[in-house]
Amino acid sequence: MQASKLINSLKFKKVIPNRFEDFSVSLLTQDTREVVDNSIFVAVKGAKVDGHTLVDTAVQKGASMIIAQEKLSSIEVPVVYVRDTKRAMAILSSYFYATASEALRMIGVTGTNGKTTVTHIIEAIFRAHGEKTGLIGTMYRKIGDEILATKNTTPDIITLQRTLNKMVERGVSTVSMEVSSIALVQGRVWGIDFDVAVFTNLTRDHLDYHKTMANYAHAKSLLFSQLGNSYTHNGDTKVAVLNIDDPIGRQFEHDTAAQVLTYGIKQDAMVRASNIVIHSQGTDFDLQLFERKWHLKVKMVGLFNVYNILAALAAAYASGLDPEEIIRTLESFPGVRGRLQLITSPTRIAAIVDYSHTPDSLLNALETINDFAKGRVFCVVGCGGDRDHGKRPKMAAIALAHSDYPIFTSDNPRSEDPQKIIADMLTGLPEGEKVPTFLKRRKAIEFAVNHALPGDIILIAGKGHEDYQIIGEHKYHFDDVEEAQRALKMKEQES
Ligand SMILES: CC(=O)N[C@H]1[C@@H](OP(=O)(O)OP(=O)(O)OC[C@H]2O[C@@H](n3ccc(=O)[nH]c3=O)[C@H](O)[C@@H]2O)O[C@H](CO)[C@@H](O)[C@@H]1O[C@H](C)C(=O)N[C@@H](C)C(=O)N[C@H](CCC(=O)O)C(=O)O
Ligand SMILES: Nc1ncnc2c1ncn2[C@@H]1O[C@H](COP(=O)(O)OP(=O)(O)OP(=O)(O)O)[C@@H](O)[C@H]1O
Ligand SMILES: N[C@H](CCC[C@H](N)C(=O)O)C(=O)O
Ligand SMILES: [Mg+2]
Repeated sequence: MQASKLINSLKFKKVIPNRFEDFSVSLLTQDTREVVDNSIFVAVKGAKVDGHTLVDTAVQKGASMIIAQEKLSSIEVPVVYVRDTKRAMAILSSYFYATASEALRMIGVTGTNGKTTVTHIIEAIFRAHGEKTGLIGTMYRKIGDEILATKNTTPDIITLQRTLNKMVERGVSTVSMEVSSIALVQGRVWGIDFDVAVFTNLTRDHLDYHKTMANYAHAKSLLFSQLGNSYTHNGDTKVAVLNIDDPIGRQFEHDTAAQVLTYGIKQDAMVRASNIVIHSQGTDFDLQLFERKWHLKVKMVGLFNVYNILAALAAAYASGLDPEEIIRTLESFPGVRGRLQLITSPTRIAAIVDYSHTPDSLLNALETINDFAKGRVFCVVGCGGDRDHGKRPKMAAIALAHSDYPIFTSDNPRSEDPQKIIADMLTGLPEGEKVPTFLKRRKAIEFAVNHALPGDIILIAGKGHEDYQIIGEHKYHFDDVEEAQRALKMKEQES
């Protein structure tokens, strides 16, 4: 696409110089590290860096045009001045990448917990239906079977539009994607044409960023208020899928113009589960979808996974799939890596690796394990650095109250002092209460395994699928599953 044509999509702008030599745009980017010849670089004022200070680097690397919101001095390439580069970036990328989301069935999932799980179940349902699928979320971006790395759960809008464009080119028809609250506030999904928007739940997280639960809820509501109610590309109507057991889900019904499909367990929802029986190998329940009923035996464990299953089923049903076909996939779905992932051993000590890094998810994971544990429950847990400090004492108190043997350690300390993070956690315990603490996560896992007896279960919480640990600026290889297997193997050899 020619630069002049692309920037025409911005109605209000000042181009300096007014006349410039047109060129074919090779890449649109907001990141100097991506710039190649004939790129357009959008200068964004971020929390850490101001992109306007990097325009010279962008030009040196080959940028042929800059989009800016602040006056730049002595720059060799044309500059397009706009009021807000973040908004311009959303508009330009939608146009440059051929409004890809309009050609796709887009299912967006938001909520504090369950996004990764629900998006994976949705992916499995549509794959079984014979479609090529796309997935965007915490673990990766996926185009069919091809896996692309990702920095954020919800990428920046340019990366997102570029990815969707590639998905269209490769024949994807349905995309399930996680939409984080932070992305919603930062406009990372501005202009994305969602067909179905799903809400899982809202509990405490990210208050370092949102400050109050009201702001956090408002951030999540944007997915529903921005959904609209127009017809989708294939003649479907837009649907908001809401968990009405959560009061915020009921509130979102007032925020959306789309048709609403409710799900839940406690409330009188359109998609509802009852008679739930949780065991160590799976969960059984009755499903009611309007007037129709089924009995399901799924492999995923836990009450919260029943919610995830209902959410995914509702999203697929809202997209017109046959319930019987959806149910077949639900019953065979094995679960997601790092979410209540069971590691067994001849020692008869089991480890469970789970991505519970919020108070609510830790409570859910422990309650689920307590439901079927025959022996004691150990809980190895830490809290991430540069993230909500307020959740630390809460997670510590939950680990103490709901496990027999809590052990505190490091998660991803990032730029913070790991000792200080553990000290923050300890403030959540009653006075005089002592818990073993280990700065090194490996030591904490080994300690748990060494003290466990046959029949005991060790929950290793907070890092799930992550195969790294971020300490300071460094990212080291670290994988809870590998660590648990290693420690269990050592124990097996000793006995
Ligand atoms: C605090 C926060 O949300 N930051 C996000 C935000 O960064 P920012 O706008 O502040 O960017 P910045 O680092 O100051 O840089 C400003 C500009 O300079 C550019 N730059 C920067 C350095 C350079 O060498 N060259 C360059 O061009 C950057 O590309 C950017 O355009 O926008 C970036 C692009 O979208 C994000 O990658 C970045 O996520 C950081 C890495 C992050 O840790 N975010 C977390 C808090 C987050 O967003 N998490 C949610 C998940 C939460 C959940 O699970 O609910 C997520 O969606 O990932
Ligand atoms: N519906 C749910 N309700 C409460 N807790 C859940 C739910 N689903 C999963 N969890 C818990 O939350 C953890 C994270 O699950 P998942 O990765 O699916 O959530 P997420 O919303 O994608 O998280 P993130 O914000 O980190 O991307 C799981 O390991 C489990 O302990
Ligand atoms: N999406 C979450 C993931 C947290 C995972 C946990 N292991 C941590 O590093 O805090 C976040 O970015 O806050
Ligand atoms: Mg996720």
